[in-house]
Amino acid sequence: MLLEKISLGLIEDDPVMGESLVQRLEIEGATVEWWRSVSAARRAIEKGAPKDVIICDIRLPDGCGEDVFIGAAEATNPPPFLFMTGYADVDQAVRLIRSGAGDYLVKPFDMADFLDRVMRLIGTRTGMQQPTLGVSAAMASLETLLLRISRSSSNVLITGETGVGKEVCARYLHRNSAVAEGPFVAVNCAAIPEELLESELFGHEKGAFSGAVNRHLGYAERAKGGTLFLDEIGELSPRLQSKLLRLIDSRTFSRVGGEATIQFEGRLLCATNVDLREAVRAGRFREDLFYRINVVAVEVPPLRARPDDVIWLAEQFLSEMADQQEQSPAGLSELAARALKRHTWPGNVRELRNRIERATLLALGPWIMPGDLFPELATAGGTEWPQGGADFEPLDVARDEAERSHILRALEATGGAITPAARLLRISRTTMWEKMRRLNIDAPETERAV
Ligand SMILES: Nc1ncnc2c1ncn2[C@@H]1O[C@H](COP(=O)(O)OP(=O)(O)OP(=O)(O)O)[C@@H](O)[C@H]1O
Repeated sequence: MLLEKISLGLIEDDPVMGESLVQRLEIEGATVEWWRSVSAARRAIEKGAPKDVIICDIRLPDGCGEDVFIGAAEATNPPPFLFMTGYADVDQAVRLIRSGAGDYLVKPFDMADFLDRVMRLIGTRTGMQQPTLGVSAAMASLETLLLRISRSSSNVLITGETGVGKEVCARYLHRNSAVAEGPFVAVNCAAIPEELLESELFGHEKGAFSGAVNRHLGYAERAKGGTLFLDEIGELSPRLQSKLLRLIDSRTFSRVGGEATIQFEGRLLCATNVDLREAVRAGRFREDLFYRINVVAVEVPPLRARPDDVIWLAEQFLSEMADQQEQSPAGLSELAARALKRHTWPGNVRELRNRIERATLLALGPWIMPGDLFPELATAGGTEWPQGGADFEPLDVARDEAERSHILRALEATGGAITPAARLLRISRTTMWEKMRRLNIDAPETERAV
């Protein structure tokens, strides 16, 4: 349960709304005290046991939720408030946040969003839910989703570009699941040659093939009581796809060269960075297997889609590397942080980690500088570009192009007459001529004669 051992206060006068929130929060394991007015809430907060979060309506029959917040804020270590507001009161809610309230939601809201925000506020108060995967809104809700599905035993398919952190998410799910004490067995299906993969996955009996001198337990067997994580699942051959289908359907498998039926006693998580639906359409991946592994779908967004995570992740990697090295830079310079934010991260988090690792080893000064992170940009003459860099125009070329087309537009608007066009552009006629010469814009015949 997401909110086990959490104590919440709810201030809400609407009986239907109040009832449904209390019910939902209690399903998640929270203890909820519900007050229907400002005065009831004030009395209870003054006397009662401290709450982890107070969820508060703004308009109440005997006053305003703000009054409860102001009263509570005078106590030491006040709880964060999550205000629920209608559109008309958004300004007030924003003002309350600025004065330290916590968060607000606009009604009507989605229950998942509501729970997400409650969890985040609990995290800030108790330190229990420190972000693990990232600080962006996208990763915060991914964390909540993973926590929720970690309680079930459904098969999960994690998708996302290479290096986004699919395995990190799978480990997070495992750590929070009922089988957390068991092993986490990760298999990269693309890294093992096809002829070996079957016996690596399912094991083999002694004498199953030449070289099989002993019985060998495969990953499926070693994942007993834990999680079997199959990465790059799209790479499985048709033969292994059908063996995996059997493992899922009957929860059994056999070792290569063996007759015995062995129970699969783990949880299955799969990941892919290719479009499996497309692979199904192209006949490369079994449709029935796709639906079996994809009971719950989790998509990890690319790093460029969650820029808020970049500096947070960089700081994590820096402190991890500082722990491993005797001497390491003091941190990221402001310029380096800016360069990190500008980069588009085609290699996602893996690329970020590699760049930070290299920079901590190679930085000569006390602070990491942009050139330590992107040495390819610092090479003489700038002949080496980051990936995709060759398609980028230098700024001065882009600026000239923009200027040229804007001048042409002005000339078109004035039927080619230069003086009125210069006036439209708020520049002198001389500057206009200079620019036209530099930007290779032909003057209309009539104007040339002038
Ligand atoms: N949220 C995160 N926090 C810390 N490290 C991360 C995070 N996401 C990814 N990483 C790091 O980035 C690297 C790549 O992560 P991971 O192997 O999980 O990616 P992946 O999506 O499974 O990659 P692939 O598609 O190549 O299998 C690893 O070094 C991992 O530790």
